Amino acid sequence: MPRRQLDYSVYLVTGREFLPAGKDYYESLEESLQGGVTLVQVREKNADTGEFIEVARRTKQICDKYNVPVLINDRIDVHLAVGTAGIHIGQTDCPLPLARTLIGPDAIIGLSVRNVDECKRAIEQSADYIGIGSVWHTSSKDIKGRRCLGPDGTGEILDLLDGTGVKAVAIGGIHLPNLPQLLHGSISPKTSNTLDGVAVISDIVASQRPRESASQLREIVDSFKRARLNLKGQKGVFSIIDAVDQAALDKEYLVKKVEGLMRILEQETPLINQLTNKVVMNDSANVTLAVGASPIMSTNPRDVYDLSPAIGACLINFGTIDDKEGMKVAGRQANVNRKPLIFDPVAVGATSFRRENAAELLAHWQPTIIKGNAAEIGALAESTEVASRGVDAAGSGFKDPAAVVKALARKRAAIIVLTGPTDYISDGDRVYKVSNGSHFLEKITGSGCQAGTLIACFAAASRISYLQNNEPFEDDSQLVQGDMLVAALAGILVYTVASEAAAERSDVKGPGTFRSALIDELYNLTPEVVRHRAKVEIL
Ligand SMILES: Cc1ncc(COP(=O)(O)OP(=O)(O)O)c(N)n1
Ligand SMILES: Cc1ncsc1CCOP(=O)(O)O
Repeated sequence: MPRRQLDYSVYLVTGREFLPAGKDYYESLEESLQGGVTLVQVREKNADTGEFIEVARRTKQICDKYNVPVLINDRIDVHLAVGTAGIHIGQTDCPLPLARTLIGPDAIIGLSVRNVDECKRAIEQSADYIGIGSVWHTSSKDIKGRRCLGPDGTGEILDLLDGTGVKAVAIGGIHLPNLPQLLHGSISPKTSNTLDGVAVISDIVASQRPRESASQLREIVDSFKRARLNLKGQKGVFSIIDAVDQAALDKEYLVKKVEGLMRILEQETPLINQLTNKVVMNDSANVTLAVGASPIMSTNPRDVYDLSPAIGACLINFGTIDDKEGMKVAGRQANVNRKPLIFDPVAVGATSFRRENAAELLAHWQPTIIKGNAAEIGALAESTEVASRGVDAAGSGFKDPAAVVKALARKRAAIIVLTGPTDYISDGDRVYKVSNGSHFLEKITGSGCQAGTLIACFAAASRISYLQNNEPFEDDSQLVQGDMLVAALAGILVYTVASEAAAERSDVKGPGTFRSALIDELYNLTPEVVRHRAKVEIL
């Protein structure tokens, strides 16, 4: 007989030592069950056996009222004494095969997994589920200096589980603000496998209002699962595929969408916060204004936190990496407020300092769109095909750029934009190739940075467009609402088409005059000119 199926959505791991002063454990437990906890693990690190059995017995009594199963942390004897649904064991606890013979075929066994090798062993040993962690730093457990997995490390492990029947929860440092980032950012790169739930201690146990804490977590997990279910059978997962899916494969349709976004920018003037480098700041602000959006260049952590609800999109360009704390807060808040987050990892492959900073930021928040030249995209994709030289890409690019952007989009669960003489944009399913542009773009500083800025402007417009036509978060499949693939295309197309128009002007004599003419052409650009000039191919 197959073992009982559990609902892992919001998995409470108990810890009486984390309760707020004066809060009773059983009262807190009952409130969290009322809030929507779906599974409970009794974890007693300091109790004697008799006390552990008593806590587990009373915990089970309360959970039974809500039809919520109970598992026991580490202790097979306590599980057997109380008759719970099963156990959770760690890598240094009783070996899983022995635990199985001791507790019989019907009980659930969960195993902690910290890396790919441990996951492979868990599958071989037929664990019912694995607890993947620690995702982030936590003060609830000493993780002995081990590297936190982050959402992408979690996703790599999830890839191995596809088709095995082994369920997975993530654990460690999970709280309401980082939950959307975790769920979306851990979608596995190869198989699009997802977490079955999240296990938390402090977010619920240390809360004064565990009912609310549990219900907020549950709401986010449920809506994520609902949306993933709706998406099953559809192809692309990172952009909106609506009734006109086939039309999205048509250049006419795409150009019409871009035109619509241009109008929205003019009408709505979204505020675009740009944490960008000192070299390009002024030009970036000017191109933002030229297309109808409004720039703000705030970097202070407190300021970006307060601004986040009001902005249309956030750009993080780490050309000079001066404001890492601000970048962390701005990106995290963009995720919390579900605003488009555009990441421009300038020269990421050039030094270990940059690689480490990019990894740190990417573990902290989930970008919506990542834009880079061949060297930058190559570094993120861990490809050796294109070398990096300062901020420029050395060499002509990849043999198969479409395959590179597609694979990286899947790995990062983000839209990828590869810039160069020809631009490639992918959501992991479709790839758009844009062949517009001017040789002058290589002769002015920060052209790539300005392209990133315009992508951020159009991402804001795309979100506005979505919200004008839909209920907020009607489709919860994405961290950010709106078609971000089209937004990225719009940013690239508008910038490169304007550059062509600027280069053709008789008053443009070189890079200096081109730079001013480019801003004028962006300002005067009409949807008709974009339509006329657009060289977009759908690969
Ligand atoms: C769901 C879940 N995942 C991981 C753990 C950690 O278990 P372990 O590695 O055995 O560490 P301790 O909890 O015993 O400190 C867990 N408890 N639950
Ligand atoms: C038990 C455990 N195992 C890995 S991290 C962790 C603690 C999780 O606690 P919190 O949810 O408070 O970070």
